[in-house]
Amino acid sequence: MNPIDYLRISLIDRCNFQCVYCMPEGADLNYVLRELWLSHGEILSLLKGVFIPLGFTKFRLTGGEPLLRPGIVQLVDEISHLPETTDLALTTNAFKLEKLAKPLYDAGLRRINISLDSLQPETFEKIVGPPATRDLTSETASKYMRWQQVWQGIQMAHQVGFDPLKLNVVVIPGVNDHEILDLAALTLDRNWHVRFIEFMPIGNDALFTTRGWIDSETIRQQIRNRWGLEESSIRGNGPADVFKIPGAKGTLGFISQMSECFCDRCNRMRLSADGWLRPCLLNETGQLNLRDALRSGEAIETIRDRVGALVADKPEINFKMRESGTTGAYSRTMSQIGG
Ligand SMILES: Nc1nc2c(ncn2[C@@H]2O[C@H](COP(=O)(O)OP(=O)(O)OP(=O)(O)O)[C@@H](O)[C@H]2O)c(=O)[nH]1
Ligand SMILES: C[S@@+](CC[C@H](N)C(=O)[O-])C[C@H]1O[C@@H](n2cnc3c(N)ncnc32)[C@H](O)[C@@H]1O
Ligand code: SF4
Ligand code: SF4
Repeated sequence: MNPIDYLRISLIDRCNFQCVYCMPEGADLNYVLRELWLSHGEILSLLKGVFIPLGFTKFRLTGGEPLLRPGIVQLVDEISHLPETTDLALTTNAFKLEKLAKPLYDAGLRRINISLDSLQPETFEKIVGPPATRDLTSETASKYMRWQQVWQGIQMAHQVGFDPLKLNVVVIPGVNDHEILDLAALTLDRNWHVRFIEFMPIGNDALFTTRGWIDSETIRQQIRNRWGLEESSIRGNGPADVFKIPGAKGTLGFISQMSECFCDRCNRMRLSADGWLRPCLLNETGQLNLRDALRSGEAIETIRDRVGALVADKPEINFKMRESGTTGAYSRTMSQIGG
């Protein structure tokens, strides 16, 4: 069993995209009220008073779309400068990254993972859903411009020096699986990490039921047939199995939570924007409401003891129902949990 030392912090449940695999239609109507978000002060109090004393040293900021969170650069600065932080990373859709990449880097962020499910603007538009009403008048929301904006964000992150730079692709049969080789080819002459993620039945059950999912080995075989594929010695903090096209500059990762089980090497918990601590992505047991605990004046030592007990219970809670691949309908979407 790995030590549990990695916390994924969702900063906001809102998003400027509505990816078909992540947010079912209408999910935006259930956004939590802003006053229910943990404030920066509350996040820092929990890190300093609860998580760091319990041994957490790796933090990932996610969302919804974390770049929509007001004050994100300041928060990155504060978390990256905590002496105990050994790794601070961000997962984003990159739509607002072109302007923010440099300030985030200067604030101490070094690792960034970006969702990019297609290299074809038309397919990309189908995946990320209709533009939010408030964006309709802006230039960047016009047809096919959103892909360009994301691509520029990725280029800027590369120029600024983010390393590693990881691109996440959720493969949906009949939607973007025809692009597997094109996406893999990005690694041939760039030091990027392209990761293929098996579509999970959390977020949009209906789409999962109609489309199904493609297992990582089928994707690897396509790539092997074209270029060959070798196992890479590089490992991240996460669940990806890392491979490489012989001679390529970058790597290929496979996150295979449907076809394989990596729960025995799980090192993480998740904190939602409204303060729920979740011990497992795919199992809703045991969640603690840390926002209410803080706001009701519970002593930080008591909160720490309760979180410590949950960390100890985590191996019992971890996702174990591999046969069905799901524990049933989830009450929260991926955009609310943060992936
Ligand atoms: N089932 C499961 N899936 C996970 C877990 N962690 C990450 N994933 C999946 O991998 C996707 C990409 O995660 P990222 O936010 O890029 O982070 P990561 O891959 O853990 O990060 P690295 O440390 O950079 O390897 C998530 O959205 C999930 O789909 C996990 O603990 N369990
Ligand atoms: C929920 S998003 C939050 C961060 C940011 N908005 C982004 O898209 O990178 C984090 C990750 O969850 C992944 N994800 C969302 N729904 C998923 C699903 N049903 N199955 C697998 N991965 C999913 C996305 O691809 C993304 O990499
Ligand atoms: S995957 Fe990320 S960008 Fe897409 S809807 Fe979910 S939170 Fe938003
Ligand atoms: S399914 Fe749960 S226990 Fe398994 S790796 Fe993901 S978060 Fe960890």
